[in-house]
Order: sequence, then C-alpha cells, then structure tokens
Amino acid sequence: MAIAIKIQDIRKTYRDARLKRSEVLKGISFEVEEGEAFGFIGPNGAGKSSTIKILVGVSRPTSGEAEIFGRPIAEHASRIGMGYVPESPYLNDYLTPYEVLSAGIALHKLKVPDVRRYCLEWLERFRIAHVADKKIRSFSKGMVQRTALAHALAVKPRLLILDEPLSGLDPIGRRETVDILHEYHSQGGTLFFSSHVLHDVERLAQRFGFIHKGLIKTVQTPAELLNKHGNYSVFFCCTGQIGIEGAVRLDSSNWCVEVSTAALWDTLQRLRECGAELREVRPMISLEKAFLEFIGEDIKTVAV
Ligand SMILES: Nc1ncnc2c1ncn2[C@@H]1O[C@H](COP(=O)(O)OP(=O)(O)OP(=O)(O)O)[C@@H](O)[C@H]1O
Repeated sequence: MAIAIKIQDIRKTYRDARLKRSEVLKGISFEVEEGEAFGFIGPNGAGKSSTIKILVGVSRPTSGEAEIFGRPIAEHASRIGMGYVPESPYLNDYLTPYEVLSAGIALHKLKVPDVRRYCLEWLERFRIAHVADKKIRSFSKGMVQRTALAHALAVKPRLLILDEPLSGLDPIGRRETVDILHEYHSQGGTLFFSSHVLHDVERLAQRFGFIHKGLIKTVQTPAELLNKHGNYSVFFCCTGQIGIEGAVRLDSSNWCVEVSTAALWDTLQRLRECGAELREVRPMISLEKAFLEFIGEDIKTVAV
C-alpha cells in the first residue's frame, strides 16, 4: 500500500506582531496510508490547522520534511489529485455554486459527459441544487461549507484533506456529510480530516492522531483504543432482583451494567447462572475519555 501522507519531524514557528517567536509544531511525525480514513484530533490551538496548511502548501514548515504520495510538498505536483477544504472556506462570492464546481472540473481536466448535470448531482447530494445559480454572497456559513465540500468531492480527488469539515453544518447536514465521506472512502479515496466532533470522528476514522500543544500524543486504531480504554455495556432481561454490582434497572425487566474488558467474561457467566436472558453486549469506545487521558487534563477544563 502506498503512503499518501508522510510527515517527518515537522516544526513550525510563528512570530507575533512584536516578533516574539512561538513554536506551535514541535517536531511531529506520522504517516497515512493510501485508502485510509485518518482523523486528526486535538483541542483548540493544538496545531491541527497549522499541520494541514503545511500539507496543502498554504504555509511552509520551519523545518522537517513532508511528502504526498512520495513527492515532497514543496513540489507543486504533489498536490495534483488532492482536494482540500479549509476550516473557513473562502469562495469568490460573486460566483454561483454551479460556476465553482464547473471551474473545478475544468481545472482538474475531469472528463464528464454532461458537466451541468454532473455538478447539479453533486449539489443535490449536499442539498443546495436549488441555489445552484445564486451568488454565494447571499449564502449562510453552512451553505458555503456545503458548496466547498461538493466542489472538493466533485473533482474526484485521490486524497481529500478537510479541516473541520462538519463545522457550520446542522445535525442532518453533519450526518449526510459523514455518509458522503464514508462513500468516498469506501470507493478507495484517502481521507485526512480534523474535527472537534468526536462522535463523527469515531464513525469516520480508521485511525486517530491526537495532537496536543504541537506534539503528537498518539496514533491509534479504534481497536487499540478499545483494548486500552474500552468498557462494555451489557444489556439483559431479568424479572427478579439480580446480584450484579452496578447493574441498573431500565424498566420492569430490562437491565444494563457497564463492565471492563477484563470483567466481561465473568459477568456473562454470572448472568447465565442467575438465569438472566442476555440481550446485547455493546462496546463503549469513548474517544472523549481516551482523548482527555492522553492530554492528561480534567474533562471540565478542556473544550473539545
Ligand atoms: N499565522 C499565525 N501567526 C501566529 N500564530 C498563529 C498563526 N496561525 C496559528 N497560530 C497559532 O498557532 C497555534 C496553533 O493554531 P492552529 O490553528 O494550528 O490550531 P488548531 O489545532 O487548528 O486549533 P482550532 O481547533 O482552534 O482550529 C495557536 O496558538 C495559534 O494561535
């Protein structure tokens, strides 16, 4: 499998108005394989956008190396076949969504039999086909975001880099966008995205990279996360009392108990001995819990 993104010891130092230097990326390294869906997570100011801007060529690293599909990011050709939506997309607001999408198709030299129809199909997927010919100037933040996402996907990128793709979208828009990104990924696309919406990251990403204060804390798969942090919710049915510590009665006969991976087998044995009827065992991967543990802070003090 080819390596889609390779980042090696990247550092980034900004200077403020008084020329005071602050290092916001402190030597980060990780890789994303072709065909992967990789979620990049971290609290506000952790360095997610700074990393993404370096990858897409908007900003230069102070030191370190990065490659896209084996080409150094300094080469313009590394960005051929890449789709990118920044955190707050800026689209020329005197254009219409149709003009934005058709310009992208022309720029990427994409061969489609009927450009108008193809663009309208993408705009329809993001539920903005009814404003295809309206100027973006009059659009809400969510509609601009939908236009930018439709544009990025319509050009059939090999690699899609999205900075907070779900911000500004309502809950239905978020769900639909997650579905579209799922489809893109299941058709072989490589997805690298940052997000604050941990639930959506859990649904989309095959691996997570946690960044905090300019350092990569860990890169994990959901399975690794589950092994380390996982609990299970065990749902069962029992009409009488049950002597299992922590079991919560949901209604007259249904119960639930949360157990650790280590205690799961014993709990199932005990339920059988008590004559309880097992209904469901559901893993509880708490990305938020793991996230907070990795950055070593209290849940009340961190905005994620
Ligand atoms: N152009 C810049 N000049 C100076 N400092 C900057 C610049 N861009 C970002 N920073 C600083 O770098 C740090 C990391 O910012 P960055 O936008 O990469 O974080 P982030 O993880 O994307 O945060 P958020 O989740 O809030 O978008 C922050 O302290 C930010 O203030």
